[in-house]
Amino acid sequence: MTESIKKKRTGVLLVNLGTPDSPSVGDVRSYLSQFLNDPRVIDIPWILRKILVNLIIVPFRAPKSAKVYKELWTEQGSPLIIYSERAAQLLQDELDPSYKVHLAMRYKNPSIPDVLEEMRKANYDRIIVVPMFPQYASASTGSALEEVMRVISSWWVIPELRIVSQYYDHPDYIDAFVERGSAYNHQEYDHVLFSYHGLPERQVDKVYGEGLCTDRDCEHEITDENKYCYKATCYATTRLLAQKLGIPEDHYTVCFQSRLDKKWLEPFSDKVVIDQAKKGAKKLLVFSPAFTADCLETIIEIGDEYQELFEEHGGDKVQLVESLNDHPLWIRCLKDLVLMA
Ligand SMILES: C=CC1=C(C)c2cc3[nH]c(cc4nc(cc5[nH]c(cc1n2)c(C)c5CCC(=O)O)C(CCC(=O)O)=C4C)c(C)c3C=C
Ligand SMILES: [Fe+2]
Ligand SMILES: [Fe+2]
Repeated sequence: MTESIKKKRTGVLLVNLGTPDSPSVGDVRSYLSQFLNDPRVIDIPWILRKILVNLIIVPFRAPKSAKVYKELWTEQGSPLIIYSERAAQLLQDELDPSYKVHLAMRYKNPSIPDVLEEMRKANYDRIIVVPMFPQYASASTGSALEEVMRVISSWWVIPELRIVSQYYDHPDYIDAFVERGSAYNHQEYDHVLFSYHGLPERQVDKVYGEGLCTDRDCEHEITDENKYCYKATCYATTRLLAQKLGIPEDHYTVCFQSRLDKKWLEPFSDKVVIDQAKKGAKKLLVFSPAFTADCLETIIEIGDEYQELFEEHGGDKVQLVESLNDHPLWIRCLKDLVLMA
């Protein structure tokens, strides 16, 4: 092979959010502390963040979250890691040997600095970074990419670098969730929820130079102005899914879960679950398209907590649609993102 047609050796870095090292209170405390001290996650002045996170949220939340993580934990570990590792391995199997797939977590392990150090030593011609978050949010994608760039910017040799920042409308991502959803007949459910991870409204507004998200029509259209607005991309993903699944507009609701305080994106998923039960709904089908791997937010929050809430208010069944995990179309989506980067 001549030098000119030699394939570029490419390191692919998949990044997911991360999970505690174990469900012990100490490890959950350490995870929450790293996560919530991130200025892209709790975006308030440094001193207020230190007081709020280290003296209030983490001490109170860690023991409660640890209990929940104990319920979630399997013999192999946390589902988020297990599914992300599986996806990374399947992607590796799909790519030719000039590509090497690595997996890192934004918080805890395997950490971005440790994995990037392995990648630095491998001396790749180029590195492609693919966050496992289809919709851009500064608290997820932005934070992962900032950390990657922080580490790489200190290297003496900086290889060719490609970054994927979002893919909320990628046809394979959409079709993967459509296939997951097709395992259930939505007509047998009283209502369908598309429940996305929540965000403070303030963080959503920050993607705009001027004005607020509520000044725009983010629930109905994507434009050059709002294409990085998390709310706009969540609604865009939903429109594509609902259209392909044939779910009429009056049969579904877009909602946002896991809020830390009141000024987060609305409607809140738990309130929608209660309202549906009060209206007499007995069966709900819930998609959670912001998560590409099942995790605490899907398995416990939707699968267990919303189930309990729904029953308490007269409903019967909250059916969670499994996340993408190791779905072949999800792997095809990742492959396409890598090849097109
Ligand atoms: C879509 C991706 C995510 C965004 C955006 C996001 C923003 C965000 N999250 C918190 C607070 C918490 N999130 C927690 C868990 C969690 N969050 C995501 C993804 C996004 N978060 C995932 C995949 C998970 C599950 C991790 C797992 O181990 O399974 C938690 C920890 C759990 C708990 O104690 O309840 C917190 C806390 C904020 C504040 C935020 C944006 C401002
Ligand atoms: Fe979160
Ligand atoms: Fe918006």
